[in-house]
Order: sequence, then C-alpha cells, then structure tokens
Amino acid sequence: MQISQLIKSLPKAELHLHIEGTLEPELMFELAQRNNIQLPYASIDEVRKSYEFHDLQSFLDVYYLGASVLRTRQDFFDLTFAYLEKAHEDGITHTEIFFDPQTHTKRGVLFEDIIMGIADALAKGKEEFAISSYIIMSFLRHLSEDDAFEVLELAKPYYKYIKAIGLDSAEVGNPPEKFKNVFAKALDLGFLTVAHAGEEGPAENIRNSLELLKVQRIDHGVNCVQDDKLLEELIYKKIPLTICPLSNIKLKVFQHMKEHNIRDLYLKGACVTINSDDPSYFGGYLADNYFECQRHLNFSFIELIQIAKNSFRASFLSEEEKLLKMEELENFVKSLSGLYAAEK
Ligand code: HPA
Ligand SMILES: [Zn+2]
Repeated sequence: MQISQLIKSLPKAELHLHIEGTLEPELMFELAQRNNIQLPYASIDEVRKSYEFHDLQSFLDVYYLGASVLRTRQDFFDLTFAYLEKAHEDGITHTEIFFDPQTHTKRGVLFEDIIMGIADALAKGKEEFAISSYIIMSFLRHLSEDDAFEVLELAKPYYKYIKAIGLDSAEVGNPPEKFKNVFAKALDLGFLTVAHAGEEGPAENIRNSLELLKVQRIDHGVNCVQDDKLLEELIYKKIPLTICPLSNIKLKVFQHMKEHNIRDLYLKGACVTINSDDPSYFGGYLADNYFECQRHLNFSFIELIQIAKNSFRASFLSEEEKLLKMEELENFVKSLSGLYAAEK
C-alpha cells in the first residue's frame, strides 16, 4: 500500500478545523447563486487564484468574504456535510469543529440557523459514517469582549450542542487577557476552553491562555519555542498543541515545510497533533497535512501513528470513548502487520 493510502486509512481525530474554512469555491458559487449574492470573482478559477496570502490578516479578509454566501440553515448543513464526506475519506473517526457565530450574526443570520444546520449535518455524519463530533464555538478576538458576552447569551438555548469555547481571528493586538472575563463565565457555565495562541503572536499568549483562559489545548502554539521554560511546561503537563502544518506555510508562519518545527516539538516530547485548519483555503485536508509532514520532515509511519494516538488523547471524548477509538486504531495497525506478513 502506498504511504498516502496508509495515511488515509489510519483512524484519526481532527481537533482544529474551522467549518467556514472548508467552503470549497464550487459550493461558494452555488450558495452565492442560491442566495442572490454578488461575489467579486468571475469564476471558480479566479477564486482559487485569490488564495495567495502573506500573513493571517490577508487570509482572514478573503475567508470572511467567502463566508458571506452562508445564509440559511440549509447552507450550514450543506457546508458541514461536504466536510464530513471528505473527513470520512481521510480516515477521520472523530472531529471537533469550530464555528464563528459573529461572522454570520453580524450579517443578520440567525444563531439558530447556524448551529442547527451544523448540528443536523453532524448527526447525519454520525449515522452515515460513524464519525463522532463536538462543536466548539469560537469568539472573534478582533471584536470586543462585550460582543463575545452577547454571543454567549445568544447561544443559551443551544448550550447542549456546544462542548467548548474557542478564540480565533487576528492574534496580534488581541491577546487572551482581553477575553478573561467572558472565558471565566464560560467556564462557570461548564464549557471547556481552547484558544489560538502562538500562531503569529508571542509565546506569552500561550502562557496567558493557559493561566487566564484555563484552556485544555493550545491551537497552533508553534511559537512556544520562543520560551524554553514554557516549552518544558507544555511537555511536562502534556498540554496538546493542535498544529496545522499547511496553514502555517500558506500564512508564512514558516517559509517552507522543511523549516516547520512540528518534528522538533514531537521529538522533544510535546503532545503534538496534526490538523487542517481551513483546508479549502490552505490546499489540503487532514490526510494531506499528514502526508506533507511525512514527505518534508521525515516523519515515519510509526510516528504518524503516534500522532494519530495523540489526536484521540487530546480530544474531548470521555476516557471510555477514547479507549474505544484507540482500540480501533490498534486493530488497524494489527491488520497492517497481518497484511505485510502475508505479502512476505
Ligand atoms: O488559523 C487561524 N488563525 C486565526 N483565526 C482563524 N480563523 C480561521 N482560521 C484561523
Ligand atoms: Zn485555526
């Protein structure tokens, strides 16, 4: 079996995925037509050509523009189910997806339509593909903390659909301490928390996310290497990092995959996971991210299995569910040994 096929067959979890970032240009055009929205692109090709980014903000501008075609519950359902079909092909058996309510409620879309469209698709994904899932509601950090409080209030009738609270958008200039109070409220309400930190921003944002926002995982976190003591602590406390290799290259966090620090972090003992972030915009879904790590950073397949194990360990599944997912993974690995023994 080819390595790319092996990677696709490997059972794994995805823990850092923005559902809005899975919007493929074809669906973008279809939804624009369905909703009578004028896009500033003449063709699907032109959309793809606009995906040249020099930093996080240049991406966010294009990403928020793309998201403007999403208006109805059916749109959110179609978007999410299209992702789940890809996830299934990529061997994903559990996914924890972000959605950015403010990107949509600001345009007059109903909170109910956003979350129920996503939740219905996830329920269908569970039925058709046996993919388990959680929803993470993310606050846009370029907006105010008061705004985040309003979203938390708006979400009240739908809390049972939300597992955790996240923090995304422009990191530089919008540090975690800006959201200290709203995260404290979310924690009081019983939500788990995560935050993007140390993507473009300093290691200090990682420390403050842990200390002030009480996050269980750090999204990205690659700038942890700026602070030796912090890195030691992340390793010692087994704090998972949801790293997104192709995203980091597209947004110029690293200039080339060969320069990415994920393998160094892995070898030092950090709990790293591989994720796709915004796969439609960054040129690859989850299996592609695993593959690029193998190709450019010499991760062996055994090491990728360890990373897939980390993805379940770092998930928000219960300990019992984690054991079941891990068993599935072990069975896959055993079936491979059988296959290779038979070939010899
Ligand atoms: O990688 C990201 N970083 C911050 N905000 C985001 N929103 C979507 N993707 C990202
Ligand atoms: Zn992200």
